[in-house]
Amino acid sequence: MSDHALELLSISCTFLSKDDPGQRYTAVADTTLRVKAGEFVSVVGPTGCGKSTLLNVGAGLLEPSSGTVRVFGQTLSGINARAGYMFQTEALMPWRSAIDNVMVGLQYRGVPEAQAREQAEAWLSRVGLSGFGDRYPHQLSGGMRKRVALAQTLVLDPDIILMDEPFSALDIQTRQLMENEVLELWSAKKKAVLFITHDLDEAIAMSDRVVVLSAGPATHPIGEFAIDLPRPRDVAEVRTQPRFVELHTQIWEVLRDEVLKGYAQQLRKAA
Ligand SMILES: Nc1ncnc2c1ncn2[C@@H]1O[C@H](COP(=O)(O)OP(=O)(O)OP(=O)(O)O)[C@@H](O)[C@H]1O
Repeated sequence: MSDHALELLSISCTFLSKDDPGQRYTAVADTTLRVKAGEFVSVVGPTGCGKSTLLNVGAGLLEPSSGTVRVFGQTLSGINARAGYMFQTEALMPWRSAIDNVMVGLQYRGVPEAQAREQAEAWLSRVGLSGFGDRYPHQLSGGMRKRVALAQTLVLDPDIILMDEPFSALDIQTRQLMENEVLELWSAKKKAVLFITHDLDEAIAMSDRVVVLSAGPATHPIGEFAIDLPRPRDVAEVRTQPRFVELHTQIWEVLRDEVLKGYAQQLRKAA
């Protein structure tokens, strides 16, 4: 069996251009990205470069124009059933209580009601929300809703966890709490994680490896860095370590020009 949980091999994605429907826009070009079982990999890159596109390909939600996705050595076709996905935007169903939101995936899988409720309650408690199960999303804070979403993803016990800037909407303190909680949960279960962020500090603090993408069009990896900081880590404390600062300097050296290019593109699009 492959020791890689997820392999994106020579992936390219082209879309009909939003600006000129007669043209095709190459978002991602010839990108290879591998995540080992138990590895935490972050992908950083400028806004709009193609990070979500790559994650959608890994989730099986988007078929690449060319290239192959392998999941534990098997070629993926259709939805990646071994993966759980946590989105940047709120994905909770507003008409369902917190516990019902956590249970929904288990119910789709045909887990009996009582068992699904028990597992959902255990996960709500693991993310610090026992006693909040009957609250509806609008009755919870942004951080609490993220915790529910995390429980909703993890209750299904996926072997691969795909996270698309899951904490970008949170204030910095709540965000750091959540990041530490994710690291704690991850270290207990050691699933493969592919984590998308545009925050380099977050990427370094959380990961075993950071992959840097170029600005679009035709985004592709331009750097890869092993993060050799000791674990367990506290995401706030680790930032003060000299090695963190060193890694940040090295990676920023590669990322900076791409961020500037990405920013210039955003300005052109907006003009
Ligand atoms: N379905 C689509 N049709 C046309 N263009 C698309 C489609 N999906 C993505 N794109 C384009 O592909 C590029 C990459 O988009 P993507 O959302 O993957 O970037 P991103 O790096 O995740 O962005 P952000 O950092 O803002 O979340 C963008 O230019 C986007 O406009």
